[in-house]
Amino acid sequence: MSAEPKVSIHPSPTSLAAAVAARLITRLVDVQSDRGTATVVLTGGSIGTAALQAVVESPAHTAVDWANVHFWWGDERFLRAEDPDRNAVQARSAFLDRIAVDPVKIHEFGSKDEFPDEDAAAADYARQLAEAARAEAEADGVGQVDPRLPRFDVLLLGVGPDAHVASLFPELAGIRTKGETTVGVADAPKPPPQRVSLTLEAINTAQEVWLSVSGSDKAGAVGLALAGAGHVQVPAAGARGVRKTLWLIDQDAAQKLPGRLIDHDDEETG
Ligand SMILES: O=C1O[C@H](COP(=O)(O)O)[C@@H](O)[C@H](O)[C@H]1O
Repeated sequence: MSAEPKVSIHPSPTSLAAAVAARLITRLVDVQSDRGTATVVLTGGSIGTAALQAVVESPAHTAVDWANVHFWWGDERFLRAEDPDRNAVQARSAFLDRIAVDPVKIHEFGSKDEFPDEDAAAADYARQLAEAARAEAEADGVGQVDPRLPRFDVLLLGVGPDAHVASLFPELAGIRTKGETTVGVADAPKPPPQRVSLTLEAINTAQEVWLSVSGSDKAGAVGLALAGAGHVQVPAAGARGVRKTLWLIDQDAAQKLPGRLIDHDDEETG
């Protein structure tokens, strides 16, 4: 089961980042009021990182019990642990180092300091995910979509100009991977070439998948994904949440949106 995409258009990258942040705070408060603990999957990239910064800057962020949020990542660049190009390093300085999180609940992908290659780091992340899923099932038996994965309450994604999501690039092996929750990527066209990523199957177990996109260089990718392109050619087209698939985009990224999806009277269309 997966949710049809809905689209929310914002005037600028700054208002987009603020909107993602406000929604994230609201979503986490809602989940925590139901279950106490919430799980979010973070993304790297420009808007993903700006949104995390906007969370910290929002006075409303204190409504979330951050010590009871688990953080995973959709992908990572396979680099040294403290390399500034790592998504986790960027998330730490924009966000995680500035709020009262529980370090035990921050689940970073392994780095070049710990693993010989991207495949080993991917296998380790799959093991960590499966262990968390087992613990979660024993603790409260929440309805998991896949027994190898914890319940992802919200999974954030950026989208590249080539329509890649996480580190799943058009036509490459990663986007075609089936039966695994994680994948090592040796040949990404965007530097660095070595990466680790959740697979599309794993992404699509999330309750809510939010794709945040800014800029006219990405308008083509957004247009193709929402026009129903195939996921091997246009990975972003395949990312869907179980109960919600939300595209949060700015006006520049909305330039090639299929006409049927443009409704300026409604906040969300789809
Ligand atoms: O390399 C990556 O790129 C995408 C998109 O980044 P952006 O800067 O173009 O917004 C990002 O979502 C992904 O996590 C990252 O590893």
